Amino acid sequence: MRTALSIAGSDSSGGAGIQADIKTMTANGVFAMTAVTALTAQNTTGVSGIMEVTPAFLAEQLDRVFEDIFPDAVKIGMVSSAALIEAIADKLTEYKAKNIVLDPVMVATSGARLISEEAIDTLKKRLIPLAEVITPNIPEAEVLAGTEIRSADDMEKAAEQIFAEYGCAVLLKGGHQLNDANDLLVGRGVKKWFEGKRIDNPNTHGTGCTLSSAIASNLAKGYALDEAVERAKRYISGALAAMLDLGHGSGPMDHAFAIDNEFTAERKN
Ligand SMILES: Nc1ncnc2c1ncn2[C@@H]1O[C@H](COP(=O)(O)OP(=O)(O)O)[C@@H](O)[C@H]1O
Ligand SMILES: Cc1ncc(COP(=O)(O)OP(=O)(O)O)c(N)n1
Repeated sequence: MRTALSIAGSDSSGGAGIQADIKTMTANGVFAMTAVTALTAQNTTGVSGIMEVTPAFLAEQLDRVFEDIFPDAVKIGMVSSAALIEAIADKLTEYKAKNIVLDPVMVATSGARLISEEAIDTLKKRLIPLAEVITPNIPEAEVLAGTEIRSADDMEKAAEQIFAEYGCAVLLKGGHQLNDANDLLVGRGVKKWFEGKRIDNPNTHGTGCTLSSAIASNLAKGYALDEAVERAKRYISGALAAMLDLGHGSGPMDHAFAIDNEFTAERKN
């Protein structure tokens, strides 16, 4: 069975973070492992508290995973401090981790800041260059490219600039901000739009986590990057279209829709 590792924060409400990653990887027929960066106390209406693990304990979790079951892909989500980012970069380099998908999580849709200002610099210098692909939304891409994004044209310029500067492929997500759900992939020899029909569902908690862990699952299964993204887009569209409605705010998606369908069917031994 193919395996994937999620390095991310825990979301007590189960819609985003580590919990979304485990659900997504499992529904995609991949064995999920985790290294927790922080506990968050949150629900569908917001984040009330964050408790980070120590960098040494994060490194210890990574050691135990890599020395035993080497992951076929790694997804990185919420990492709130520079010291934690350093610990991850050191370990991923030491173990020569492959198929790294980095979601540069900065601010939750509910408005909570999930990374410190100073850590963004370390993310740029240490972690982004290790990634096969990064998956910023528009505000995150604006921070990475240092430009405003107001149109599809702006998305193309920003994605090309990020690819040129950091050397990793970029999937720039149009999702929350522009009217359609079209995402743009720019990488070595590839520039491709992935068109998504906007689904009229206010419950989008964890969409970024789900998309990035679906991409990591597909890379773990051996798909090329553009096919991995195509399949991940289909997965998230299905999870949104299932129209789960839980909680008092922006609720989570339904991963059960994928059980016994094309995503799990391809489990490889
Ligand atoms: N209402 C929606 N309908 C269809 N796809 C969506 C919708 N909202 C987000 N997406 C898709 O979900 C994925 C995650 O994007 P986004 O929600 O922008 O991430 P983030 O949670 O990081 O802000 C992208 O592929 C985006 O196009
Ligand atoms: C623990 C944790 N990690 C990440 C997020 C943000 O999730 P994401 O899917 O990027 O976006 P929204 O859920 O905010 O749409 C989180 N909330 N918690």
